[in-house]
Amino acid sequence: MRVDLEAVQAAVEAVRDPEIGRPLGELGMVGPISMGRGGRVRIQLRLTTAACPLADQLHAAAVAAVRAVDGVGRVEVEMTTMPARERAELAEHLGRVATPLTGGLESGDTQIYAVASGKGGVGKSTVAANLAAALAASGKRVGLLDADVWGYSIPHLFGVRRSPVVLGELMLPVPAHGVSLMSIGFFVDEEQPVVWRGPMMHKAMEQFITDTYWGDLDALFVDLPPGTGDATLSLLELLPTATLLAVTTPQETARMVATRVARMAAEIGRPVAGVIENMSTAECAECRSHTAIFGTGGGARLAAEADAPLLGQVPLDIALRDAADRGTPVVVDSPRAASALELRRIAGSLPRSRRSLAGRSLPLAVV
Ligand SMILES: Nc1ncnc2c1ncn2[C@@H]1O[C@H](COP(=O)(O)OP(=O)(O)OP(=O)(O)O)[C@@H](O)[C@H]1O
Repeated sequence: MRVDLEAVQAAVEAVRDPEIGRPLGELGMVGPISMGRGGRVRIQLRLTTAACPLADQLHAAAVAAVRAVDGVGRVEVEMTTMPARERAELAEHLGRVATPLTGGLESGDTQIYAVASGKGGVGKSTVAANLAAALAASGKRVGLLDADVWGYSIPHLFGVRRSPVVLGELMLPVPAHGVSLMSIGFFVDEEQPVVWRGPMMHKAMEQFITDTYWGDLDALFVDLPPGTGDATLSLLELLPTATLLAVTTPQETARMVATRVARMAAEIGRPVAGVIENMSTAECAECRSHTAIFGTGGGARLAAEADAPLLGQVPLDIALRDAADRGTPVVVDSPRAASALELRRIAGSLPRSRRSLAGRSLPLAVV
């Protein structure tokens, strides 16, 4: 049986680059294809960089796509690297097809969720990471920007230990557990503190938003720094259509500082759209009991003060902490764990901001 060369070409060109999320054909990543006897096919893939971290994944996806064509037997893949000129052209093309603030995120249908907390340690990053992973697991295209510059933890929570690929002026987010990630943590030594002052951090965040190829996302989560400082304010300025989610524990002291976030948000005209209470009760699977280690009611009180819905109460759960320490969000690692069930439920009922024809945010609607 003769193999249809055009069908092979179409199959390999339709494979999506796992990092960029667009078809290889559009990205100019498919080289010459040749046929041999007995259905043998040889394809060439042109990687953006010789050290492409996802080369194996790409190889496997291309082989599977070509094998699915009628009559194809053995598939050989030659991996080469694009010359500098083609890389520059590709970067230019990507810059044109989706630049976050000017094209993709801001005017498109991307929901941007800025996750805030009054103080550190209440589980803001954990909640942001798990909501992102839960939405991605439900088939959505999701990004997560770690804007907690001085206390970044997203690379650790997703078990990522590599830098993003840089293409011309664009950085490609690092994919992990279905989520496209960007974090200052990808660029610095994990144990070194980031000693930046406000203007530097503002510049870095601007770059992470505009010089990152986020692609066409359904949702972007932004893990804000804790508190109501300059960093939080300037990030909210950079993301005028972001929907604010506030995380607190049930404890009165945590609720009190979280109230400051709600007040700040109201003052700048960006009210909190939803409250998530974390570490609500401690789950003991063996003894089948719940203990309110941090008390009760903080989430509900904050929601009432902020005039926002209480979106959920995530229990204090060893499964969550254990999965986080191993670099996997609990919604992926143990989706039936009590914390994962609640986080998945919250992810499915996040408020969506509606846009007017002028691109402005309209009042929120829970869908
Ligand atoms: N529901 C939970 N059950 C068990 N452990 C949790 C839970 N939520 C968070 N943790 C643990 O609490 C610690 C703090 O969480 P996390 O880093 O997400 O807080 P944060 O509010 O983002 O802090 P910071 O802003 O200071 O970075 C982590 O060790 C995390 O694994």
